[in-house]
Amino acid sequence: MGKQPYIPVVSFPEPVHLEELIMKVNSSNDEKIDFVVADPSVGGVLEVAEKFGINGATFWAASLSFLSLMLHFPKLVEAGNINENGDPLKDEKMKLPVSLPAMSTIDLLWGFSDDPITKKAMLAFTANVNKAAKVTKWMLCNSFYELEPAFHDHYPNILSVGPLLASERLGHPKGQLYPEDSTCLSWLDHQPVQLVIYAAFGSSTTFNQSQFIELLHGLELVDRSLLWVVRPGLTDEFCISSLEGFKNRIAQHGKIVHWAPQSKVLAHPSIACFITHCGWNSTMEGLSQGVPLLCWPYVYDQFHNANHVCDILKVGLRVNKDENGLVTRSLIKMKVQELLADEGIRSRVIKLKDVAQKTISEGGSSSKNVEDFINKIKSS
Ligand SMILES: O=c1ccn([C@@H]2O[C@H](COP(=O)(O)OP(=O)(O)O[C@H]3O[C@H](CO)[C@@H](O)[C@H](O)[C@H]3O)[C@@H](O)[C@H]2O)c(=O)[nH]1
Repeated sequence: MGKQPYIPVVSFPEPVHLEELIMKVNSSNDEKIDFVVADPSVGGVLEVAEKFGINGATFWAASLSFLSLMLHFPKLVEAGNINENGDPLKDEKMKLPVSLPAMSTIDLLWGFSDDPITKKAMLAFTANVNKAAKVTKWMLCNSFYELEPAFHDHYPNILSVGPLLASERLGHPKGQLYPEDSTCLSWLDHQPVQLVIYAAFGSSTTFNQSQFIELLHGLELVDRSLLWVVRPGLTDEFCISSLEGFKNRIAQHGKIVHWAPQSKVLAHPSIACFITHCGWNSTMEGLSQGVPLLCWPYVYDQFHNANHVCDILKVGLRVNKDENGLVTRSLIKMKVQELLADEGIRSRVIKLKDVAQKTISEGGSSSKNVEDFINKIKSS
C-alpha cells in the first residue's frame, strides 16, 4: 500500500522528418503543403515550415489562461522572480498576467514536481511554446470568449475556436486511445434524469493503491447511480482485483467501463455531475454540456483549470488531500452531495452551456474566429 503515483513524463521530439516530408510532398505533382497547423509544445515545426516559406499557425489544446502563463515565463525570468530553470529566486508571491491570482513559484507548472526529468520536460514545453509564439501571427485555442473574457481581451490576436468536442469529430476511426464501450449509453438510457455520477480521469492519471481504495469506497458511500471509467493503467493489478467485489455490490445501480464515449455520456440527460481530473478537454466537454464538476486535479494545468471552474466560473467544487496526502472516502461523499445540492452551481453551468452552444453557432464568437482565420489564410 502507499505506492507513490506515477507522474507521466512527456517528451517533445524535434520534428526531424518534417523537412524530408515537406520536400517529398512539395516536389510531387500532387497537392502541396502550403500551410501548417502545429501544437506549439512540439518544438520546431513552425520553424521548419518557415524555412520552406510556408506559413503556419499554432493550435493550443489547453486553456487561454494557461497559455498566458506559459507566455509570461520569460517576463518572470527578466523580473528576477525565477531563473531560467524555473527555480525561485525571490521568496514572495509573483504577480501574474491579467486576472490570474498571485502565485508562489511552487504552484507554477514547472514547480509541481521534484522529479528533475519531468521538470526538464515541462521547461522544454514552455520554451517551445514561446518560440512558436514568436514565429507565427496565428494562434488558435480551444476556448471561447465568454469562458475567459479577461484573457481574450488581453490577447486579441489569439483566436479561440472552441469548444471543440470529441463528439463532433469528423471521420472514422475517431482517434480514440482505447475502444469505446458504448454499452454505457444504453445503460444510461435506463437511468433516471440527472441521477448518475460520472467519474473519469482522462488519458494518463494514475492512482496509488491507498487513493484508489478511498475513491472506490467514496463512490460506494455516495450510494447513487454511477458510471466510472477505469482506464487500463489507471491503477495496479491489486486494485483491479478489488473491483470485482465492488462491481457486485453496485450491480443494481453502477457500471464500470474501460473507456467511454465521454462527450456523448456528458450530453446524456441522466448525468448529474462529473468527477474529473480537470484535463482541459474534459473540463470543456463537461461545461459545454451543462454538467457541474467535482474537480480533482492531478498535475500540470489541471490545478489552474480547477481554480477557474471553482473560483472564477463557480460551476464546480474541488476536493483537497488530507494530511496523509489522500482524498478521503468521506470527503468524496460529502463533496458529491454538496455539489448536487447546490442550485447556484447548476443554474450557472446551464447558462454556460447555452453560451458555449451560441459561440459555435453562426455569428458566435468562435464561429466568427474560424471564418476570420480561413479568410486570413486564403489571403496570405
Ligand atoms: O473514457 C473516456 C475518458 C476520456 N475520454 C476523452 O479523453 C480526453 C481526455 O482529455 P483531457 O480531459 O484533456 O485529459 P488528458 O488526457 O489528461 O489531457 C492532457 O492534455 C490536456 C490538454 O492539453 C491537459 O489539459 C491535461 O492536463 C493533460 O493531462 C477527452 O476528450 C475525453 O472525452 C474519452 O473519450 N473516454
